[in-house]
Amino acid sequence: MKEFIIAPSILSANFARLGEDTQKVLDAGADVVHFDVMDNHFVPNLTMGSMFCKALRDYGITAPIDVHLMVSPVEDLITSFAKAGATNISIHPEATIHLDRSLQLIKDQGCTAGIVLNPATPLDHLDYVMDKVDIILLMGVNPGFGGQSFIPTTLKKLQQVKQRIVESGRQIRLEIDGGVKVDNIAEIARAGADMFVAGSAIFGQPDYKTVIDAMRKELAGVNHG
Ligand SMILES: O=C(CO)[C@H](O)[C@H](O)COP(=O)(O)O
Repeated sequence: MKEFIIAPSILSANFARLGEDTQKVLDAGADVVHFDVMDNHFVPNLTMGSMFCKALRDYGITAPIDVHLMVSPVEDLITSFAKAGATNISIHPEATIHLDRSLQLIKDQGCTAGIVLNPATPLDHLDYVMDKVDIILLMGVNPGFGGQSFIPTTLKKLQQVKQRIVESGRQIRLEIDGGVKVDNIAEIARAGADMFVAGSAIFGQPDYKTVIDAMRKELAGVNHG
């Protein structure tokens, strides 16, 4: 398992040139494409459906696509995103009545499965699904928009989830999404995160490689336990 993964959120990419901009950020050194799906119901914003994911695959994007479903209900979209070329699909426990079944559906569709916890969502949701998840994604902001500030209490939550992952004995990625920047990525990594979603910090700069290199430089000083 690669030590640290950088996953730019294409929520902040140039939507008019999505294929080109996605390839550009991968060429700049990103590992994974983070793909935010919002329905203006579960969260107050509206973004991309599965046809955008398929369009990226058709364009020639071969990197893993990490789909974050901020939608309710989730099950129909799990199936359509799996068919459209998603690698991982992550869902919020509040968005499904049957969390275990929805996670199993993701696996049955041939994808890895993630659970996403909002800043105020308790860790109890992890209790009976640790054996079904490949990724635990903690939101560092309230979902819906890029460009928000990282909520500091997320650091303690990361430490608590990291402890649970260690105790589970499973290889589960601890992903963080929201407010990740060059100047806080090391602190977030020290709290336990090993997969970093960053939207505005990367796409807001003209040279993506400079930002990604700076993030990797910060991470190089962190001992990933
Ligand atoms: O899921 C998201 C918002 O719901 C975005 O991925 C997240 O906010 C990343 O954007 P930024 O790095 O600009 O904070």
